[in-house]
Parts: sequence; C-alpha cells; structure tokens
Amino acid sequence: MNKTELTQNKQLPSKEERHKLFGSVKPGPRTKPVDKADMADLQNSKKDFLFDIDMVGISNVKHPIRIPSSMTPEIQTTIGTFSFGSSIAKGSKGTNMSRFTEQLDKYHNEGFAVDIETMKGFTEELAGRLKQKNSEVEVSFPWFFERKGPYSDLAGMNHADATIRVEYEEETGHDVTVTLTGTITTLCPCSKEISEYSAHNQRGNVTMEVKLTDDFNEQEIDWKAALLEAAESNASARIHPVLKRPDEKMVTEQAYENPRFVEDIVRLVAADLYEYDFVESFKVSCRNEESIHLHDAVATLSYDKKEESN
Ligand SMILES: Nc1nc2c(ncn2[C@@H]2O[C@H](COP(=O)(O)OP(=O)(O)OP(=O)(O)O)[C@@H](O)[C@H]2O)c(=O)[nH]1
Repeated sequence: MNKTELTQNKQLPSKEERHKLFGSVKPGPRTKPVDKADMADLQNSKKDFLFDIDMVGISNVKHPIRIPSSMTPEIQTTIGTFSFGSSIAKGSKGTNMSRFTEQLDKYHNEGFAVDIETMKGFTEELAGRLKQKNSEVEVSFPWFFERKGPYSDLAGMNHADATIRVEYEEETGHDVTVTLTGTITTLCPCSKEISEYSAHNQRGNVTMEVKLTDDFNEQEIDWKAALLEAAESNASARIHPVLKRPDEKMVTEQAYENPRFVEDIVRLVAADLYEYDFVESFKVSCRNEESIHLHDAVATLSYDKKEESN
C-alpha cells in the first residue's frame, strides 16, 4: 500500500474545524485604536525614570550584506548579524526600536555595502533618527577567501569570522574596532623537542581585536586580509581546503620546521599588529584545540600604542 492510498482513506475535518479542534477561538471585540495617531506612545513618555541607560537597542538581527574584499572573491554577499543601540537619558521611557530596522532596510534598498565609511555614516544617521547624541552598530559576518594548495595550486574556499563595530558620539566622532578570527595549524615545540619521532599539532583559532586609527583608509588597506596575514604568516602552517599529497607533504614539513606554543602565536601576531600603521591598539588571543587533550590551550595579549609603558 502506498502513501497516497493511505491519505485518501482518512476523512479529515476542514482546516477551520481543525484549528478550532486545536484551540483557536473567534476574535473578541476590538476597543483600542488602530490608527497610529490615536495610539498610546509609551516609549515617548517624559518623566523622571530614575536612571540614564548606557545602551538600549536590538541585537541578533540577521541580514544579507555585501562586503568588499581585496582577496578572491572580490565581490561577495554574505549574512551579517547586527546589533544596534544608543543611550537614553532618564527623562525618556524608551527608544524607538522600529527605527533601527527601518534604517537597515533603507540602506539595503540603496545597495548596502558594509565598509568602514558606510558604517560610520550609518551610525551618524542612526543617532539623528533616534534623536540621540550617540549610537553604536556592530556587524559580524563570515568573510570568504580563496586559498590554493602550495604545490598543486588547486583552489578552494576558506573563511574567517569578521566583526566591525562603530561607536559614534556627536562631540568626539567615530571609534572603529574590527575583529577577525582566523584558523591556523600549530605544531607543539615541546612535543617536537622531547619525542623520538613526530610532534602533535592542533587547530588554532587566532582572534585579533583592533582599534583602527582615525585616518584609516579602507581604499588603501583591506583590514581583513591584513589581520588574516598576521595570523597565518606566524603560524606553523596555514589551513587549506584542498590538499593533494605533494601539498600535504609541504604543509606537514612546514609545520615541523615552524613549531609554535600558544604563547609564541600571540607574541608573534602582536609584533605584526604593532608594525601595522593603521592599528592604534589591539588584543590578540589564541585558542588551540589540543589534539592530545580534551581541553584547549589559550593565551591573550593586549597592547595600546598610545601607552608606551607596556
Ligand atoms: N522601547 C522598547 N520597544 C520595544 C521593546 N520591545 C519591543 N519593542 C518595539 O516597539 C516597536 C514599536 O515602537 P516604535 O519604534 O517606537 O514605533 P513608533 O512609535 O510607531 O515609531 P516612530 O513613528 O518611529 O516613533 C516595535 O518595533 C517593537 O519591536 C522594548 O523592550 N522597549
């Protein structure tokens, strides 16, 4: 007996009856206004509400975005996860939350490309729309880049997790912080040193959170590619989507020739970030998913170039 025959044998109640069966009831009398002008506007109540609020807004907003990239693919559409907010003073009850997504849709209709300049403009416009003196916007997205096998030159797609955070204050302007988490191979120096053969290795996640200088120009520098290079060029080896045997041999040998502790990674990456002119301050951390333990090895390092005391 097939599925069609089975379904035909059963007499179901109508859809309306089914909904009633499962608890749906008829609408009750409507007494409250339906026109916006006649509705209560609680958010805009003005009273002493006791405390100023540092930040109120919305988070976990998923939206398609376009991002620029200096690496292939140069034009890519990805999914951004946004949060938006601003402060409010104790004299106001609430913010107008519909205005965040209203502005997002406006930018989307204008072909929203998520770059630093556009994000700066976005925060300024948002503050105006909310009638506040400040606003903040953060967007996180997977950034894709082509990676070729070192010998075969066969290409595949890797990705790193990127975040742009822009804070706007009417009096002081914009603060921009970018974050990139890239994945690397690390081979344990201790294991290499003490063992007759081999050395254990692991997948390392390097997170670089960087405050950009005020004069940063994204037309000249792709910050994503620069941060990725800081992580990968200091690793035991890079991560590849496609490796034939000659590639695998090269990557394995390169890792053995460049052993790294988690401490080595954060210090070496810090040195590269220190040398990048567009970096004002940074925090770098590495988390190695250990292959000989269930736990991870972690290290973190912060540095502010404006504080020469470090
Ligand atoms: N302030 C505030 N709003 C909320 C909260 N929870 C939900 N809302 C939102 O309230 C929104 C509607 O409020 P507003 O954005 O002020 O709508 P409005 O007053 O018609 O919009 P404007 O004409 O722009 O002032 C909806 O988007 C809801 O998502 C909350 O905890 N606080």
